[in-house]
Amino acid sequence: MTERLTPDICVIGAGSGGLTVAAAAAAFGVSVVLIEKNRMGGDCLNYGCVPSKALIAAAKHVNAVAEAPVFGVNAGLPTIDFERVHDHIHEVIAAIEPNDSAARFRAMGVKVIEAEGRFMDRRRVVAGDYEISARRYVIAAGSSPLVPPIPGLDTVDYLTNETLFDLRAGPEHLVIIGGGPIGMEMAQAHRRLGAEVTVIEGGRALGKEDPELAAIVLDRMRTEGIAVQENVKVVEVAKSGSSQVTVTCERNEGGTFEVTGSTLLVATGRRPNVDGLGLENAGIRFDRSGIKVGPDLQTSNKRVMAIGDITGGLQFTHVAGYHAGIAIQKILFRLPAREDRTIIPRVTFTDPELAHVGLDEEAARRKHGDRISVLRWPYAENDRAHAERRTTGMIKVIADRKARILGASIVGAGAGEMINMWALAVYKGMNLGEMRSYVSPYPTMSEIGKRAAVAYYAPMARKRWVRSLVRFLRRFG
Ligand SMILES: Cc1cc2nc3c(=O)[nH]c(=O)nc-3n(C[C@H](O)[C@H](O)[C@H](O)COP(=O)(O)OP(=O)(O)OC[C@H]3O[C@@H](n4cnc5c(N)ncnc54)[C@H](O)[C@@H]3O)c2cc1C
Ligand SMILES: NC(=O)c1ccc[n+]([C@@H]2O[C@H](COP(=O)([O-])OP(=O)(O)OC[C@H]3O[C@@H](n4cnc5c(N)ncnc54)[C@H](O)[C@@H]3O)[C@@H](O)[C@H]2O)c1
Repeated sequence: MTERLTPDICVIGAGSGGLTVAAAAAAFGVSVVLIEKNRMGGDCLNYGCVPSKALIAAAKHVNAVAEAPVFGVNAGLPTIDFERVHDHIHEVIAAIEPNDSAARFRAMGVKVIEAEGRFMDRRRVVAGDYEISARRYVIAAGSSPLVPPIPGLDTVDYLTNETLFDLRAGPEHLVIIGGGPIGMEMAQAHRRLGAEVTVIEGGRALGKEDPELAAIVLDRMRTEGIAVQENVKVVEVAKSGSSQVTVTCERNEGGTFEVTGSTLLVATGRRPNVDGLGLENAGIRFDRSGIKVGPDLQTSNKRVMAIGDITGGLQFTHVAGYHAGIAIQKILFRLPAREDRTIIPRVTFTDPELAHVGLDEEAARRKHGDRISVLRWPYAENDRAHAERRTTGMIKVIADRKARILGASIVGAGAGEMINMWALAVYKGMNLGEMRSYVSPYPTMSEIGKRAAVAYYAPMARKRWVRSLVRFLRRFG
């Protein structure tokens, strides 16, 4: 028997975006139906951010032991119990899981349906034994690994982010196709946990990042023994012996080579989950790159908004959360709200970390021509970085001709934490004067940001009129 539900809001997908909409709506006493076909918490909790950062945390400990002798601490050679690493990852997921659980959301008053949701027409969704007619819908159905049509790939066993964290034994030689954030984060973590690692990248590794800063990460990764092959096309993948896989590659400048490994990870981007939602029945425009929305996240069906990865824009958990806020503002409070991508920060959790917000140098030059200032300050000039032996890295700040901060990138220890204040600066339209004037506690690595801002004003001290003014003021005692 089909049960009919008539909530105010129906959310499809209980990942980062959908959960936030459901929790906020329930907090305001609005009736919500939340539909999830797989695991509550979506990609971030189960196959994405959480397990990947837990794995990276394990790998960091290996590195800390390896680097300890320089501090006078001799801990010997670390040995890896990968079964334990696996359990650690799943304990972390289990610790966070209750926050995203169906039980918690039901206790908040959300009607959780654990089934696939599908639009029947412009106003109705069917999910399991339920037919839902909601006043508004929010599609937060996320994305899945995009697996390119590489010849032979279907004849071998390969991993994606959905299966990688199930490994109970460390790979002997991990070959990774794709040098984006997933490929590079996982490459370094596995290398530190004892694997030989080769990354095969069609273009430039960490290609979305400022090349000047990405080079610092790549240099470190190569020093750690990771083979990063860039500008390479994968021609074929084939089984090699009973348990090996051989990847045949062609260099863009000519010549072929082969890499044989024990384990293959495909990390070549994402595919929005547009299939199976019945979008065509609801008059919702979409294509392979996602559901079509404007900055207001409105779809072509006026009752339906789409948020997070499925919109094919910036694919981060904090973006799905930000989108959820826009949906709540529009649906509950009828307030106009628009996405502003210039305020979105991102962090790649390699060591050193690579963090960015706002315009990078190239984008700033495109928009403002030569009327920008580019300021840099190295970690090597920071006392705390010396104490911690973390002197690799730099901050790069871009400002316009009125000293307004357009963007900042940081590569180095703690960059992911440090970018927070720059995200606030970009969001608030702050200028370098404010970054120069606030008091930064000593000794902290965040001081590099203040030093970059101070550097902007350094030429002022050499100006003749400023020097004359100082000389004049000395006369008064
Ligand atoms: C390995 C990896 C590491 C990552 N690391 C980071 C990181 O460090 N920081 C960061 O910000 N981002 C990271 N991301 C990206 C982040 O995970 C995503 O941007 C985020 O999960 C998107 O949230 P979402 O709500 O749009 O989708 P999801 O979290 O994917 O949730 C969508 C949900 O919808 C469900 N669903 C789909 N179709 C239907 C249907 N028809 N009916 C019912 N349910 C449906 C799915 O089962 C899923 O649970 C990482 C991603 C990966 C893969
Ligand atoms: N720290 C973080 O915030 C974090 C970490 C991981 C993932 N993510 C999110 O997940 C998304 C997906 O990550 P991703 O790394 O899979 O995607 P991506 O699109 O960022 O990178 C994929 C890389 O694979 C390369 N590639 C594609 N096809 C190829 C082929 N056939 N052969 C060789 N190389 C090929 C591309 O050139 C690109 O560099 C990211 O865009 C990001 O939004 C975020």
